[in-house]
Amino acid sequence: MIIAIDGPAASGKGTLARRLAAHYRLPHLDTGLLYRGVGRIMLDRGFPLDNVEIAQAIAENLDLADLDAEKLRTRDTGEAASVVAAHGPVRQALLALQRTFASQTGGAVLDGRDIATVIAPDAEAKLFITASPEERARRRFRELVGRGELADTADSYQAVLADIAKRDARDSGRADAPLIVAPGAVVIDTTDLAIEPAFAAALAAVEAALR
Ligand SMILES: Nc1ncnc2c1ncn2[C@@H]1O[C@H](COP(=O)(O)OP(=O)(O)O)[C@@H](O)[C@H]1O
Ligand SMILES: Nc1ccn([C@@H]2O[C@H](COP(=O)(O)OP(=O)(O)O)[C@@H](O)[C@H]2O)c(=O)n1
Repeated sequence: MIIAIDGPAASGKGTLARRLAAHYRLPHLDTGLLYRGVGRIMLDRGFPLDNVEIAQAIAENLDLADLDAEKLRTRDTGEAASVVAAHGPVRQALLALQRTFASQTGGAVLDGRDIATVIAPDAEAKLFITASPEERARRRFRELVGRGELADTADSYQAVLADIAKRDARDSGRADAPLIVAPGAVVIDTTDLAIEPAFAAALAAVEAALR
């Protein structure tokens, strides 16, 4: 069984993907890490993010085993990821790896922006996880403050809210694999749902898709 989970930044899709993977004992791939990995290398080496050829070459040589999720969760990496993710050749370079992961025997859970539309359109279960921009910014803000990356001030919350709005616009507005609700996907709005009830809703949607 393939479970495809898409949604905007900080909607809780990764949390639900990990919980569903544990529940069904399936391997999980956070596909955002791939784009974050490319973005991080571009930043570390001082390459302009709009250099498509370099970003493509980095994507072609990306090794899943080298991706350090903790290091890739920073604010600037998320922003860089969304810039390089808009380059078609970068997406193309990361396609085979994701399709191979999705098609492994026994199934898999993948989360990202284009899982149900491009990577695994035949997935048995498709979820689109969302929440209001303000709630998503609150979640991301708490995460960044908790890690000591941001000061706990109203100004830094506003900066995170602006980041979220910019990333939503870029991810939804790009020509190649924009973030959309795939046909047949179940939309779960977690604005007013804590993690447990959100997981219960996600599990119910997967069970319904399997019937
Ligand atoms: N339903 C929820 N209610 C409150 N906080 C949540 C909820 N789902 C996730 N979170 C928290 O919000 C942050 C972002 O969640 P995450 O799953 O990483 O989102 P995404 O993968 O969509 O970026 C994390 O700190 C997570 O613990
Ligand atoms: N399948 C995917 C996953 C991520 N991405 C891009 O990578 C960026 C970072 O993704 P992420 O899932 O790690 O970001 P968060 O939702 O955790 O903030 C997104 O803003 C997208 O631009 C994508 O284009 N396609």
